[in-house]
Amino acid sequence: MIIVLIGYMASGKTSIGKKLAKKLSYNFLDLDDFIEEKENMSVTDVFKQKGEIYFRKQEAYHLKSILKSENNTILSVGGGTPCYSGNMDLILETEKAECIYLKASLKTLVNKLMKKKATRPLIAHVETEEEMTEFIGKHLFERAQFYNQAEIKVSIDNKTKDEVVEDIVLKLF
Ligand SMILES: Nc1ncnc2c1ncn2[C@@H]1O[C@H](COP(=O)(O)OP(=O)(O)OP(=O)(O)O)[C@@H](O)[C@H]1O
Ligand SMILES: O=C(O)C1=C[C@@H](O)[C@@H](O)[C@H](O)C1
Ligand SMILES: [Mg+2]
Repeated sequence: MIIVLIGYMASGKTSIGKKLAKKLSYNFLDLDDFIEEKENMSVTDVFKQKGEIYFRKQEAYHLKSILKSENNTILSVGGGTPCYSGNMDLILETEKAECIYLKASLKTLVNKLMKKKATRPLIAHVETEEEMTEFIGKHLFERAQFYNQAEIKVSIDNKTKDEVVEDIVLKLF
């Protein structure tokens, strides 16, 4: 099985994915990290130097190959992965893959992203909390149609990472 974690930026895909992999003794892969290794530069630099369209092409290419070749793996994808290139359809069509949406409220996301926006190229330019709320609100509205197709949804609001992992395990098995 491949467990695919999806969700907005800062919803915890990477950190919860690592914990879940440890708990289930699965391998762990993070699609952003994978692309950074292949490109030998940060996601921010890929966006800056090669552009978002190049990034989206690489993202779709590596997602496809990982879904084909891996097993017993937790795969944390990028925040935008399900929303481009037919990626969500591919994840849902892949029989060995189970997709989990780490769902966060707008308030939770704004709080988290105001603290850590520098490394996230799509929101690095947003300055005030009000602007961040407006930006993420619109963005989530567009993306929710993809995220909500996940087979399993887990709320992360007001939960520790370990509690989120527990919830995922309960819903999976
Ligand atoms: N349930 C939680 N409680 C407290 N902090 C959390 C929780 N989940 C994640 N975090 C923290 O929030 C930050 C964002 O988490 P993480 O990097 O795992 O998100 P992500 O979904 O992978 O983001 P991106 O899409 O930008 O890669 C990290 O600093 C992480 O430690
Ligand atoms: O939400 C997005 O579109 C993104 C999220 C990050 O995980 C990275 O994949 C990149 O910064 C784009
Ligand atoms: Mg991540």
